[in-house]
Amino acid sequence: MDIVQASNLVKRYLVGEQQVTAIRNANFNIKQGSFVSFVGPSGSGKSTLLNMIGGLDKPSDGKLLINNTDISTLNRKQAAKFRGEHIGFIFQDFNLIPVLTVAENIEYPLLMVQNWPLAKRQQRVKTLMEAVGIAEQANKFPSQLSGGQKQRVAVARALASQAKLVLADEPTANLDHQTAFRIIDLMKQMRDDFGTTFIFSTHDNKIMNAAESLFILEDGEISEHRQTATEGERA
Ligand SMILES: Nc1ncnc2c1ncn2[C@@H]1O[C@H](COP(=O)(O)OP(=O)(O)OP(=O)(O)O)[C@@H](O)[C@H]1O
Repeated sequence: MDIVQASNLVKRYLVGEQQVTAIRNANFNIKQGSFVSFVGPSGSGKSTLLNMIGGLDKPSDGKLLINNTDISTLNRKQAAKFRGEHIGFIFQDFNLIPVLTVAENIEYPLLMVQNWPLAKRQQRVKTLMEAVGIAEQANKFPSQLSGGQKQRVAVARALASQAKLVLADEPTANLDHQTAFRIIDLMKQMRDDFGTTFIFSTHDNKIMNAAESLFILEDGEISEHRQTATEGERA
């Protein structure tokens, strides 16, 4: 099943009196459970695509179905509910809440959107902290963590509400290479364990090859859809 279906997708922005076309006529489908990357230079449209897929920004034209829902038809409140139920976000600067502990940061989306009972929340937070290897830091605050540890918390938080789809905009941009690969491997492990679809963006050639398939963006257009080597072929 395709979790993302985009046809003739267009995004234009008005900057003063000038129109900027950030995405021109993009067509692509992404299968449930896949591990894909949008790749391209700065300004090629990666964030714009991820924001539309995440229901943070509306297409100017074309059609975008997420989990068979046409998200351009949702109003703000419906879009927020849809995001809370279906989509997790990971950002390059981690976006953790500084006054909350690691455990509380992971629990936060469950409190805000899902309203789960306490025992169920605590069990879910514990499972996720163990899955991403951060259980020993449960009571620390973000300022007491390394970049890699912060991004582990962000991965756990994105998975908290059992989102079907996790979007990560340059999740490794603020990490050294070794840590970056560990985070990508962790995301892939989470995909294997939970069946979550991951879409991440990067302009880093080394990181992009960790994806199973790549959409190459050039000046707002998808110029190529490339399958990367499987783990076996690369070894
Ligand atoms: N809110 C906005 N208002 C006006 N123009 C925008 C807006 N967001 C993006 N753009 C323009 O759309 C184009 C694509 O930008 P986008 O941020 O999607 O690229 P990107 O590939 O994510 O770049 P980067 O790697 O630098 O984050 C650029 O020309 C950008 O200036």
